[in-house]
Amino acid sequence: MRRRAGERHVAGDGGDRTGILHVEELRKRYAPDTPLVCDGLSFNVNQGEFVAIIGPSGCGKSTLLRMIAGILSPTSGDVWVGGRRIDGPPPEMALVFQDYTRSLYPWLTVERNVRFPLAKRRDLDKAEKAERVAEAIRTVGLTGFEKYSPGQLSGGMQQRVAIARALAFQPQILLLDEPFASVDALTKEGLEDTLLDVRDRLGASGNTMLMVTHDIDEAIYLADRIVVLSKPPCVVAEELSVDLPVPRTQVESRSHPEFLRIRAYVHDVMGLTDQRRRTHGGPQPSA
Ligand SMILES: Nc1ncnc2c1ncn2[C@@H]1O[C@H](COP(=O)(O)OP(=O)(O)OP(=O)(O)O)[C@@H](O)[C@H]1O
Repeated sequence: MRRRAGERHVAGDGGDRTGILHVEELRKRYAPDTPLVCDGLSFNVNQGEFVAIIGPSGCGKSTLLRMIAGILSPTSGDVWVGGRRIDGPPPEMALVFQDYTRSLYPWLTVERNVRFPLAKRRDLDKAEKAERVAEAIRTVGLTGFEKYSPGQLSGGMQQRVAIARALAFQPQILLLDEPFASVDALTKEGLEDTLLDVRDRLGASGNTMLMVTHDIDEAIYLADRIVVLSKPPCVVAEELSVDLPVPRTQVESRSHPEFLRIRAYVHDVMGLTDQRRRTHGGPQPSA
């Protein structure tokens, strides 16, 4: 469902389990004597959509993404991928972490790092794997650096390698956990545009992308839709569609009236989430 900024979301309003990704009433408590982190998160992601998840620091964004990736079990609730309920990491997904230094193998070249997840793919022959690796490296603009090791690259280039590795796998769903939080502002803009280029190149039939970020402007610039989480224990406070003209560019898009309107609205939502819960009688945190 697409909403314009200003239309209120009713958390847990059902959804289509047969879509590419459906998150259903996810709750998470890390240990019995600790507070709830997520308190009944529900939303859908459509094929080919770019959805950004934002929310206050510590509200549970990474926890949510790890449950969706199947590497963390929810306390209750389900994640459905392509109509199947998952109980572990689904083969359709790849995950890019914030910390590229821990996600790359420092002793492998760029090429070998990108090829690594394809090693066990028996459905691809050697030439197909080589083509995928070359294409992914080309997509992130690292052609010519194939034989470099990660330590010989800048931080932004290393994160490009991590993205290329995920792309070479050709996941139906690409999960990104604050992927640009560890790089400088200019590098970050370049990496954001790399993601938009990937989307432009692959079109609507390409990857579905779900990205956690704490950067509201980045979410608006990149996403088709934004899911705003509340303070912990988090619920879906709002879902907003982002109808910015395409192609999006750093200067024009960020000064577009629609960008500024959504930006002001999201700031408002994030500051007033708890008051909204009380005022509108929305979902209350469970004990
Ligand atoms: N492995 C864990 N064991 C226990 N508690 C955890 C664990 N991981 C996260 N938490 C707790 O869950 C809550 C949400 O953490 P999470 O990292 O999901 O939030 P976040 O929104 O991604 O944070 P940030 O915006 O600061 O990156 C925090 O209170 C955190 O302490």
